[in-house]
Amino acid sequence: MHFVFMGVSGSGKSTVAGRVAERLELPFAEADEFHPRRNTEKMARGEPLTDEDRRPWLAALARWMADHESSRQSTIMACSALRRAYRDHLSGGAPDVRFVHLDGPRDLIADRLRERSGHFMPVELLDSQMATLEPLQPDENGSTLDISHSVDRLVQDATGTVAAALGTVPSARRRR
Ligand SMILES: Nc1ncnc2c1ncn2[C@@H]1O[C@H](COP(=O)(O)OP(=O)(O)O)[C@@H](O)[C@H]1O
Ligand SMILES: O=C(O)[C@H](O)[C@@H](O)[C@H](O)[C@H](O)COP(=O)(O)O
Repeated sequence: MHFVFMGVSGSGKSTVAGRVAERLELPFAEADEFHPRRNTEKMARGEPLTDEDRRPWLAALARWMADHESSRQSTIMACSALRRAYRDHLSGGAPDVRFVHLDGPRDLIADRLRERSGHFMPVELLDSQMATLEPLQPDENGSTLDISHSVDRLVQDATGTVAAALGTVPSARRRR
C-alpha cells in the first residue's frame, strides 16, 4: 500500500508525511527531490509548471513506487498531486495507492510559506497552486486532513489512518 500526502505548496506535506514515515518506519519520498533541475529553476523564478513539465516528474515518482511495490514494501510520499490526472498517473505505479489531502485556507498557507526558510518555492506561486488544485473526487481512494490543527495532532491522526490501513501498530519508541 502506498500513501501520497498531497496538497498545495506550504500545506505541510513534507512535515507531516516525513514524521508519519519515521514513526511507521516506512520508505519516504519527498517529491520535490524528483523534479528535474529545469522545473525547480522555473518555480524559483515564479513560473508555474505545466502538465508537460510535470509528466517526467510524475513518471519518476510512479517508478519509485513501483520499485518498492516489487519488493513488497509499503511507502509514504509527500507530493502536491494537484490534479486528478496527476493522481491517476501516480496510481499507475502500484495497485493500491491512497491519498491524504492536507487542506486549509489560503491565508493560513500563505503565512506558513512566508515563514518557511531555505526553500526554492516562492509564495507568489500559491495562487496558481490553488487554481490548479482539484480536490479528491468521490471515487478516489483518499481522505482529507484540516491543516489548522497542530503538526503533532496531524501526525497522530495520519499515523493512525495509515497504521490501521496497513494493519500495523506504531512502534512505541517512535511515538514522539
Ligand atoms: N500544522 C502545522 N502547523 C503549523 N505549522 C506548520 C504545520 N504544517 C506545516 N507547518 C509549517 O509550514 C511550513 C510549510 O510546511 P511544509 O511541510 O514545508 O509544506 P509542503 O511540503 O506542503 O510545501 C513549514 O515551515 C512547516 O514547519
Ligand atoms: O506540481 C507542482 O507545481 C510542484 O510540484 C509544486 O506543487 C510543489 O509544491 C513544489 O515542488 C514546491 O514544493 P513544496 O510543495 O514542498 O513547497
